[in-house]
Amino acid sequence: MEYISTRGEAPALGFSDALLAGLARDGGLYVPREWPQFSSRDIRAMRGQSYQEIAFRIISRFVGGEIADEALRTMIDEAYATFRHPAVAPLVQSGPNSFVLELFHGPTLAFKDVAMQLLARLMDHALAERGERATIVGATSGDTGGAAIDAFAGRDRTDIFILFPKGRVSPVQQRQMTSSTEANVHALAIEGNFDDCQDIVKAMFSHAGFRDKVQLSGVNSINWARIMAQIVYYFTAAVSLGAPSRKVSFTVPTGNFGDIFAGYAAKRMGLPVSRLVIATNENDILARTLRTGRYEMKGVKATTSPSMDIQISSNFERLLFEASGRDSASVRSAMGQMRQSGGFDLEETTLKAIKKEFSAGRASEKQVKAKIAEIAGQTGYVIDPHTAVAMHVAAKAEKANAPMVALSTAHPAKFPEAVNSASGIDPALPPCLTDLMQREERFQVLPADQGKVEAHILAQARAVR
Ligand SMILES: Cc1ncc(COP(=O)(O)O)c(C=O)c1O
Ligand SMILES: N[C@@H](CCOP(=O)(O)O)C(=O)O
Repeated sequence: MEYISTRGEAPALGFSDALLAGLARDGGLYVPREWPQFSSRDIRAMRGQSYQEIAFRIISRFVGGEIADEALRTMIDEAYATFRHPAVAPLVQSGPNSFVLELFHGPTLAFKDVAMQLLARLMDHALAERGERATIVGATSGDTGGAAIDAFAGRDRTDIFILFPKGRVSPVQQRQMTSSTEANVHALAIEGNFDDCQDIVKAMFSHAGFRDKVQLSGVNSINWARIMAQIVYYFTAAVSLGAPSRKVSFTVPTGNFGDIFAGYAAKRMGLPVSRLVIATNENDILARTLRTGRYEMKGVKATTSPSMDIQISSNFERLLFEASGRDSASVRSAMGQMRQSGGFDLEETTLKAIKKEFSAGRASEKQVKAKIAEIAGQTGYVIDPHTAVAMHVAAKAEKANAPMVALSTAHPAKFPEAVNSASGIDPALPPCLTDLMQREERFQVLPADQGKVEAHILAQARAVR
């Protein structure tokens, strides 16, 4: 299996090289040269199989023989042994034809754990085989950072630097990032918003001298392996609901577009998906793009679903590449316009291709609060604000002919203030985290300045050549 860049100017790589590279050297994102195909028979054969077995069947096709089956199975088993639910990603029925896919049973209570626990093991394996070390960087609006720190903490081959927007993550999210006692963990509070953090991370990847000096690697969803691991739960959910005999729709609370792109990938691989619904909070750039055909930044608002307070959805580039018929020149031009003027117009055929697969909707702060209160009041089921965005948008998008699955991406205890103010309920942290808010914090405050962040990393990282 080979991976190619969406911008068409970086060399194609095999699985392990793409895994360690993160971002392609031309600034593009890696995608598989071809989508592995699963026939109806393959999908039917997934019925009754464990999450781990289905993960193996899907992931081994992307790994393309670069990791021995036994080693891959061990990594998958170990990654999902960290989850508190035996099903890993259980489905809960929320209406006659609607379901919630709970993705928050991992160690840091967000869907990011699903990919991150495996990614850390895959990277360790690849680095050990090469006898190398790496410096991992990541930008977070709150959840990726905690998940990455949990997964990489104490791993000898990697140092991890996580950039989070100072004062714009929830207190639980912050403590998850800042309370690690492991020497290879570095939490950096950046004086800016998430987009500033993500810009710095991408700029460090484009700075070849720095990239090579510290052996830079990334764990944001720019890394293909993140998307790959997230494809699995679209299959497990759809199979539980009757695939391949029945089509299923998904509504996904969306920020960086990684999670919903994994759903799109599952469809390209043969999963019978009816609609993919993009759910945004008041930072609704994606919903506006589908409506107007123009991707245009307008500034970020702080909301009660802070992990989705994003304007530059990095994985939208992967979708542009696919929807334009893999036209890397048009992707380069769109990304160039974005850099220069903060927006670009989608070509008509590209927009049409996107609208064929995706719908989009937005939830205001008032609607998020009302949805948390409504669900808690009717059923006692407590949801976090990101899940509420999805459930609000899903309710509007539901059609009788296909079950609708709303992705529940975070545990309500990560956002206790918002949940309490909507429902009067204080969601409790799971027992393993009850002392979290008493743990000591350790982090460095830095300005949103690439040079200063690079200097800090150079002084701390062990992989410097
Ligand atoms: C809780 C939660 N929900 C939804 C999202 C959006 O996911 P994506 O960035 O993959 O679109 C994020 C962060 O990305 C998140 O942390
Ligand atoms: N919401 C994310 C933002 C980064 O997304 P990623 O999926 O690209 O890592 C977060 O919680 O950090």
